[in-house]
Amino acid sequence: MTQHPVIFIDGEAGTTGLEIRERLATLPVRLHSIATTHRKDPAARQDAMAAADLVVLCLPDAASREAVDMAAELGEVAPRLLDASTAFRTAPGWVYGFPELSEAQAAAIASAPRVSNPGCYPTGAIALLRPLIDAGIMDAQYPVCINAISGYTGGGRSMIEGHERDGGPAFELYGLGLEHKHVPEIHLHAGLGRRPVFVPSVGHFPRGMIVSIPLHLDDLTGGVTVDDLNTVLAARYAGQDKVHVVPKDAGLSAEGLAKSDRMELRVHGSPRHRQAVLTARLDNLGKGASGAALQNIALMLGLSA
Ligand SMILES: NC(=O)C1=CN([C@@H]2O[C@H](COP(=O)(O)OP(=O)(O)OC[C@H]3O[C@@H](n4cnc5c(N)ncnc54)[C@H](OP(=O)(O)O)[C@@H]3O)[C@@H](O)[C@H]2O)C=CC1
Ligand SMILES: CC(=O)N[C@@H](CCC(=O)OP(=O)(O)O)C(=O)O
Repeated sequence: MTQHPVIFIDGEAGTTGLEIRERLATLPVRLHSIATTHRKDPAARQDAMAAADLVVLCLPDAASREAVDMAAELGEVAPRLLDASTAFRTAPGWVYGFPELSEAQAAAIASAPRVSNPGCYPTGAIALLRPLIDAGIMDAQYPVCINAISGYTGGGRSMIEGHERDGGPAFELYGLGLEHKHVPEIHLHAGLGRRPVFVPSVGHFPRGMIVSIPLHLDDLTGGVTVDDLNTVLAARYAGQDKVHVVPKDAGLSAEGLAKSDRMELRVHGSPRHRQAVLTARLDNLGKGASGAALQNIALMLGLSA
């Protein structure tokens, strides 16, 4: 009989953990769970880690760091790790779990002992920026500004309860101190030489996200046009299953890909004014979190998602 690989989700009862568990039903794997009453018991968690081929960490950053230490204590029987938190996304020794990042990335994820799952906003921002930097169209010193809106499920249990129990603001800017935890990850993996300005916002809808990046074409290299931007992105993601470059729309609803694990990229703009806006639309819980985790799990275990 075929032995299916064993997965333990540390933090299985949280928002991200539950979404990953649901998606695992589509893969030939065996889920190893611990009783809810023991879910924070270090000994029970370490035993579960020892029994697993792959541990998916769906914990707050501090708990994730502790879990990584606990796994390392297991020495030769230490499992491979996929971490959903922000803790290791720019850390040495970890492979960034965005398979579409470059031609080599999916193979790097497939063989890595430790993979960090990308943040929701960076997924959109990096997908739009990295191909332009790689193609030499955008200088690494370009002063990038990124706007984004997320559904309230991006804020985890406390924000979800706030919006669903008390009703939340229809639209709220936050992170205005410009220290959002996703900036280092975007800065590094997009290949930017200069720290981007990032202005996130949250709306009173559960899931969905748009990341948008306005550009002055005259500040890019080589007289680039709106159509050139589209050509570069379309070539970069041709044949990808989860990331698609699609025609521009007159408007764009953030909820258009709710409950999907795909991401849509668009190039909007005015050739006359030499200005463009790049957009990425995704579900913050889909390609922005658990959908990406499922892609990474499948790659790490040599399965097709
Ligand atoms: N793109 C991505 O990959 C995304 C990643 N995340 C990240 O995933 C992680 C979890 O976020 P989210 O699911 O939204 O958060 P939740 O608060 O919904 O879930 C976290 C879970 O971890 C449990 N937990 C907390 N501390 C411990 C501990 N020491 N040992 C065991 N379990 C513990 C919590 O239990 P209890 O509720 O009882 O405290 C809860 O069940 C965060 O790091 C977040 O940044 C989030 C969204 C997207
Ligand atoms: C609306 C909202 O609060 N969003 C979260 C990001 C959610 C996310 O996906 O980020 P991680 O994967 O890094 O947890 C925030 O801005 O902190």
